[in-house]
Amino acid sequence: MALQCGIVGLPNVGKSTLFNCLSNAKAQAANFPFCTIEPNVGVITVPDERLTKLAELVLPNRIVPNTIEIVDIAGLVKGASKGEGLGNQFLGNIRATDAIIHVLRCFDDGNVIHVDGSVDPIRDKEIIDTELQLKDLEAVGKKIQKVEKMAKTGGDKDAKKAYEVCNIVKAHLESGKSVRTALLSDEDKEYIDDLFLLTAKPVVYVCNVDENSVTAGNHYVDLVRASVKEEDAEVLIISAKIESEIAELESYEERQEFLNDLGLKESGVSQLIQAAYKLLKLGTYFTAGVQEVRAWTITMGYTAPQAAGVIHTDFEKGFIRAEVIKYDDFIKYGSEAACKEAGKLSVEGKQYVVSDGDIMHFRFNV
Ligand SMILES: Nc1ncnc2c1ncn2[C@@H]1O[C@H](COP(=O)(O)OP(=O)(O)OP(=O)(O)O)[C@@H](O)[C@H]1O
Ligand SMILES: [Mg+2]
Repeated sequence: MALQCGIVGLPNVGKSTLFNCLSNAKAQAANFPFCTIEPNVGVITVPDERLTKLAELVLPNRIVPNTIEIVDIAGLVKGASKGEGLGNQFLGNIRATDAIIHVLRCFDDGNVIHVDGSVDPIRDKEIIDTELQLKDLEAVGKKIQKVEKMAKTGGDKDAKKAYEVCNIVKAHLESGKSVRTALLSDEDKEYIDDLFLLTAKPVVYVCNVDENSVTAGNHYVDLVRASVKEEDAEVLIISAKIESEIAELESYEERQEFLNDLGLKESGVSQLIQAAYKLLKLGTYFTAGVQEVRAWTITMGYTAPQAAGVIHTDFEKGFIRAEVIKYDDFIKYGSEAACKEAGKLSVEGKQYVVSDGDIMHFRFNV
């Protein structure tokens, strides 16, 4: 269950530069449009200080953090939905992701080419949104065609409902809006889940700014903020250029000092990873043994057997019960044994819904 975030935007806005800082991989970043063609995939660890604190108490042989996959997708251009600039291939790369990191150029630099000749993040965002919306319209249109006859003639309730939802979505897209802002119930959404619509994916906007704007932002950032108000989406201010300088620094202390000098508490990269995690409605539970202290990714709302299934499907199938310690209790009492003695270890059954931060131990038979 490797969750994937795709980095999306116009050509030459700083996607690969950001990707490199995120993944420490060295994707080719250069000052010319369409530098990236094949998507670069990087596995990145999710920073979580709880894991560090648990490990300090347990002193395990290994510490294994959560990971997510980041994909650096090629720049999209006007007409991508019609196949322009390898558009179909790039849009296909986006379809495979679970969430979108939309990079907007918010820095002035006469030396960095802009494909449309000027810096204008709102126009840029609209170009990308429009292409994604057109592609979604195509998919929704196809589904409408498929279910129309059944919806209108037969008594097929599912077809009727699918037809209805698709038409709501179609009208919404036609008014120039992304599916994620449509008012749909969870039940409605099930009728379009199979389409993996691009504009239904959760999104975080990254304003890629110059080095002087990392703390306060700039007028481009203000414009972006105003334009996404309706979407209730997170807007992060990051300078890909500064991030790449941070990534060059060897030690933790050096990086911290660099951040302090800039007036930042945390690197943009680490903010972005955490934002992506929240965006995907993900949570973490831990297993803590002497062999290994490890973070596991769950979707919020998972029951104990589902959470066990993240480790191994056999754990889910043969689930008997789970022993649960709350994170704060573990830190307070210092060990599993001490928690048990203090009555802070609870035994939970199949219905238990896992909370973020739970320390779990599963009992199962296979
Ligand atoms: N915040 C910034 N300030 C100044 N220059 C930047 C900033 N971010 C990126 N750049 C520069 O912009 C250029 C393009 O960056 P990059 O290759 O990452 O773009 P891209 O979006 O991946 O492009 P493509 O779609 O063509 O693959 C590079 O020269 C990079 O150094
Ligand atoms: Mg690139």
